[in-house]
Amino acid sequence: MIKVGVIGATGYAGQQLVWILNNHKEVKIEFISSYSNAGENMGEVYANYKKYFEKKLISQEEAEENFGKIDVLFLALPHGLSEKMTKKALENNVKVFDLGADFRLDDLETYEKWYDVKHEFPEINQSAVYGLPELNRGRIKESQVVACTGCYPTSAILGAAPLLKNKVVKTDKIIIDSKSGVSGAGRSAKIDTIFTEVNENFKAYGVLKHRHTPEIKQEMDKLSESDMNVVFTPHLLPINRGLLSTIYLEVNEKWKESLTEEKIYEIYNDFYKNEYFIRVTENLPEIKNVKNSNICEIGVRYDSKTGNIVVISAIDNLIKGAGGQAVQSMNIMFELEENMGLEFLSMYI
Ligand SMILES: NC(=O)C1=CN([C@@H]2O[C@H](COP(=O)(O)OP(=O)(O)OC[C@H]3O[C@@H](n4cnc5c(N)ncnc54)[C@H](OP(=O)(O)O)[C@@H]3O)[C@@H](O)[C@H]2O)C=CC1
Ligand SMILES: CC(=O)N[C@@H](CCC(=O)OP(=O)(O)O)C(=O)O
Repeated sequence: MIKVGVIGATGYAGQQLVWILNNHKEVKIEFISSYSNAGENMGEVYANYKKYFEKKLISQEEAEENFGKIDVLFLALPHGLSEKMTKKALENNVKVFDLGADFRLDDLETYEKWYDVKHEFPEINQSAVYGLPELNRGRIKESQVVACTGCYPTSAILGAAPLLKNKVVKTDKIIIDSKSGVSGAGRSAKIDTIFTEVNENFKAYGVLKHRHTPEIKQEMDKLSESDMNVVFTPHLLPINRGLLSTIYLEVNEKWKESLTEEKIYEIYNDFYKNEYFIRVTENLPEIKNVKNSNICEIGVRYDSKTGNIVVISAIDNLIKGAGGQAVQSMNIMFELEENMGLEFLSMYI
């Protein structure tokens, strides 16, 4: 059994992760930890856990005392708070899966600029592996620290990867227009996410300055082997969970003569042919098709007259965008079936 601890278990991402881990047949949860609810049972914080998982939440200090008992530590904390915990975990020979952004950016100057936090452990950052299983499986297997991909970047990068890797599109501008359910903003109270602000509303936010822009660019640059110009605009949807990205690209001169929509589908189907969690679909992806699952659904349309390609990519932000993807990476690292513990029902409505 893999012995795990979860810090930040009471956040939206953390509680989803704990549910998945508790149903994983090769995992034993040694401890769960909370900042403001230490001493309470998980079922007291989230009533859906009552009867099924009544473990007591411990403080971060107690959690640290228990690092010797675990093989794996999951961190689901606000950004900037995972660095020190990761350092301590590594000193105890514990593998770390960070759901936050502390180790996602290769370049620390970029990280410090976009997150306004000084990185204290550059050497850990250097050794951390970007946790997008479909693109980085080999490195995840060998790593000590997995920097799990952010929710918006998961949908954007998976959506565009086949076209970028095969150098089918121009890279001077890619537009990613994404919409997320409100759970993406976490559980802590903020005016922007109260019912009356979100209900019957739809708005863009973080325009041209959202912190996921450099993360998306970093991985797209690697795929396309170029210096990409990424325009990323997130929007807040009046739903609890789910995230859909619409990605606008343009075919390049080399491919313009020969490209058809059928060919694009051939490229996608080939690129993702061995991927359990990617569903390339002729229908346009919808959030209801992926909600409560670890699936990323991708559909494409192409207009040969203008050369415009539109890719739609949908995920559940709390599962493929957070807890599910982290467990997928853990399964890879421990050489388990990649879908172990992740074969949930997808509830269409
Ligand atoms: N929500 C999502 O869709 C996704 C989230 N993530 C990432 O996961 C991480 C957690 O996000 P999310 O669950 O949404 O956020 P929440 O605000 O819902 O949860 C934050 C968690 O961190 C704990 N916490 C808050 N402040 C502190 C502190 N000062 N010291 C220690 N612990 C603290 C909270 O504890 P307590 O509840 O006890 O106060 C809670 O467990 C973030 O890095 C986020 O970017 C990644 C992908 C998707
Ligand atoms: C709707 C909403 O507010 N979403 C969050 C991003 C979700 C998230 O948790 O960020 P990571 O994927 O980097 O961990 C935001 O825009 O900041």
